[in-house]
Amino acid sequence: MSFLEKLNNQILIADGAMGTLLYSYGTDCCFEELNLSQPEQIQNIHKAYIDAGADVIQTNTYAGNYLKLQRYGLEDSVKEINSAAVRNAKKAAQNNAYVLGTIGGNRGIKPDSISIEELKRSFREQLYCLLLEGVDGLLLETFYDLEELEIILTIARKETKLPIIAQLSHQEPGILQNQTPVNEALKRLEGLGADVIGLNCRLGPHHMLVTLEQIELPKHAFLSAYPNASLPTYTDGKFHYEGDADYFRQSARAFRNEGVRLLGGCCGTTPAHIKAFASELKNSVPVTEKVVKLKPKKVIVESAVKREYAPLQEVVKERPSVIVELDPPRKLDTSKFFEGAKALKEAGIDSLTLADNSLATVRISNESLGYLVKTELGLRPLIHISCRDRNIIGLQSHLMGLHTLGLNDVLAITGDPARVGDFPGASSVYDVSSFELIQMIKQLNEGLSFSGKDLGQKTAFSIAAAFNPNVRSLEKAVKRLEKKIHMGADYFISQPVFSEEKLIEIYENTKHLNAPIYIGLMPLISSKNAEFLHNEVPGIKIADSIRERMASLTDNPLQATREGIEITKSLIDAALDLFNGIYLITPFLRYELTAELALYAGKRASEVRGISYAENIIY
Ligand SMILES: Cc1cc2nc3c(=O)[nH]c(=O)nc-3n(C[C@H](O)[C@H](O)[C@H](O)COP(=O)(O)OP(=O)(O)OC[C@H]3O[C@@H](n4cnc5c(N)ncnc54)[C@H](O)[C@@H]3O)c2cc1C
Ligand code: MET
Ligand SMILES: [Zn+2]
Repeated sequence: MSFLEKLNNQILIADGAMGTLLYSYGTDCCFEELNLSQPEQIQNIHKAYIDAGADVIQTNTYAGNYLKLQRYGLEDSVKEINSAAVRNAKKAAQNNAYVLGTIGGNRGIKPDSISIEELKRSFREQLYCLLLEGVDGLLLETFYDLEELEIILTIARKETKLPIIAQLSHQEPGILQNQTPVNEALKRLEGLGADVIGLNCRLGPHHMLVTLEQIELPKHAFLSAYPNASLPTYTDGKFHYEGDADYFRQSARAFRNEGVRLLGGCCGTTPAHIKAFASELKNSVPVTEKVVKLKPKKVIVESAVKREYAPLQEVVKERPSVIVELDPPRKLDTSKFFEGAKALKEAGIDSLTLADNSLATVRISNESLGYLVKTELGLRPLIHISCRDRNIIGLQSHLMGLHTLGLNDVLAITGDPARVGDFPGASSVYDVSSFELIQMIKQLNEGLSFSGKDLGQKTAFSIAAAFNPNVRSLEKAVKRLEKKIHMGADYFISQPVFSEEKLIEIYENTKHLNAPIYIGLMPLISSKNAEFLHNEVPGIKIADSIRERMASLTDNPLQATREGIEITKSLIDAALDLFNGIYLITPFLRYELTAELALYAGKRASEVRGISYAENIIY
């Protein structure tokens, strides 16, 4: 009887993990390569599952595509590995078990990191190898990204009439990473011609059953489930799973009641788990009716933390606005920093921006100082967030913390790499770049984590992004701005600009953008300072005429600083003709310079735009 005919009449028991079993034996190499070098070991594992009661086994080919094999330099061995895997499984099955050719998903939490073309190419290659060697069906498993599974299922359905089992993985009961309800996703797979649809990996029986309770019985397909043994634990440098087999035995009937007809195990399961399933359900009759539990409606409420200030993108669209960067100190004494913040508040700035260990140099956390600036001075802090020091978990937890503290104004940046800073051996995390960080914050504003988890409440972040106009191709830089807007950036803050020509060039190239720009301006304090910035700091270029003006005052430091102020004032004049936003960068905690410039900018704004200066002082 064919595999599907069997499933039509009875529940079939599938096998359990191959990878975690090999790992638990201490195998530390490419598991798929063992099909070639250790065929007996692989055959013995298959046999152990058949002896435990499995009617269906899968080839040891979960990661047998070139995208994954290239980690081991085995990208040219796809054919040998997959063919050997089928031979091993068939030899172990001896026609007593169906053999499914397994193909695993590639995309994880960052779906775009592998292009669709690559996915298709790698899938086709593995698919043809498995089909050529002769399998009883295909098992497409562990797909976190629905789009990926839909694409390859469509290809597989065109290429073969063999049974296809299409299985998704999910982190949250009932819902996929991209927020598609699992019920709807499975219907889409059924619509694309999958014969068996279901779930595997990531969750154990408890959470998988919570999802299955929400799944209708498919009309033209059968349901499958391959739960993990448990969540993994990490001890003595190794992962292991603790779920015991008796727990599986107890959950077997619940899987049957939810309409599952193909029941196996994923990570952490062993022949003992499969034996437990088989002892309860082998040859049993599947259910043909079930009552679906309606999913409780998701309630995401607006932010419970109210915004105290209008978002800066709205402020700067309405009127001239000055924000000032005052970096957190490198040492523990904060008195000068707070003196500066106070002076800048008195100068009427709209926000104090606090860098996140800029130039990868350790400073006091900008979150702590930002909170004190807000609560003790009543000044709006703008917190820079770089992707260098925190992984995806750290970034989200940091953002949730900022939300809790009511720090809603953030600048999302990739960040200077660790090697430029004072701990060059430290790792630069970069789990995400500024683009994905912007997307992550936007998603939090919808009440969802980066993986789609419901947070029960929306954050209210206003998202700034960085603009570096000091590059060879301004056109390319503007393309990045367009992409940042597409990801969710509300406005931009630029690197410092040191010439009027550059200001005009920026204006001409960005006037089509639907997001305001704060133009960066930084007073030079000496010729040395100008030369250092020009020659040594990435992204900063200073016009020759300005460097010459500063160089002519090398012997007169006070006059040089005044000259720096005058240069910046004329740049403020030029900038205000074209832009509403001015972003002043304080050099060396010399806040008296940026306070003077902020006052000047406010005065010029009132002269040029007829807006009274008092209106600019909003606190
Ligand atoms: C307003 C502002 C504030 C900043 N604050 C901080 C801070 O607090 N902490 C910190 O560590 N760094 C900070 N930086 C520095 C910033 O992280 C780096 O300068 C970064 O390379 C540019 O901004 P981003 O991080 O958003 O880069 P992205 O736009 O995300 O660029 C990422 C990568 O692409 C490269 N790239 C960017 N534009 C181009 C282009 N046109 N052509 C080719 N390659 C390009 C970059 O060099 C970088 O490697 C700040 C920069 C600005 C403008
Ligand atoms: N079926 C695969 C194995 O047992 C695992 C898929 S989920 C990582 O190795
Ligand atoms: Zn798994």
